[in-house]
Amino acid sequence: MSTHIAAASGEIAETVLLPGDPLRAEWIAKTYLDDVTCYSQVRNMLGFTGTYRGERISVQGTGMGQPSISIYVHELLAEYGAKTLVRVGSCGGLLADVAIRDLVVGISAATDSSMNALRFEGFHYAPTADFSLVRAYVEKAEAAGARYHVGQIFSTDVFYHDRPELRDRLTQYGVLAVEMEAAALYTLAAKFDARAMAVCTVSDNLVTGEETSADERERTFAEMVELALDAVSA
Ligand SMILES: Nc1nc(Cl)c2ncn([C@@H]3O[C@H](CO)[C@@H](O)[C@H]3O)c2n1
Repeated sequence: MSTHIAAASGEIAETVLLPGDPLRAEWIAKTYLDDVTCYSQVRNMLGFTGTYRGERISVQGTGMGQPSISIYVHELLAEYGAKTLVRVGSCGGLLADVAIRDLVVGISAATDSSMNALRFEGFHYAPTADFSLVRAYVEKAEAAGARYHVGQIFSTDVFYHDRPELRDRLTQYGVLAVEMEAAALYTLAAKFDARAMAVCTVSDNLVTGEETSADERERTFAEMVELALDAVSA
């Protein structure tokens, strides 16, 4: 058992999907996995292990923001031997053609968080996804005819920004979308020599003002998760 995850050694698979919402972790586990067990309910940040097409997969809620996901990812990597981590989340589109319901694969993740500024004091580290995971996901998305984008995303610490000009600058430099976790995930995966990727469904577009309805979010979330499961078990 680690400080925030009540799993015994061996209860967590080497491959872990990481939704922010623990109830989505439960939904993923119960919808797609067989022989599901719940290995942790600490702080209601639920974690499950099951099998997908015979392969062990775990699903762990991470909460919102880089400090929260960092706690779970650090413990999964340092104490449970996780090797492949895929964040499945939502994001806000920053370019007009990153439309609601599209999928965004973050090759890299810029950030306004002080976490990496302190960690890499003096230079700007570039948190980067694992290419083999990106390639596998894109192959599945292509085969499924899904609308997807691959590029840089932005992991902010501030959901309610009071600096709209920052968003405009990100758009000006081609950043696809904003979310709140990927930069920390990529940095920790690199630290522990693991593979990581973040894929998000576009829940709203900050340029056009379009927003998805609740059931649209559920549908595109399901498509994103199915492609992620196929990509990691390919
Ligand atoms: N800053 C921010 N902005 C927009 Cl437009 C978002 N759309 C989805 N998220 C994700 O959803 C949660 C915030 O609602 C966070 O976990 C974040 O990763 C967003 N986070």
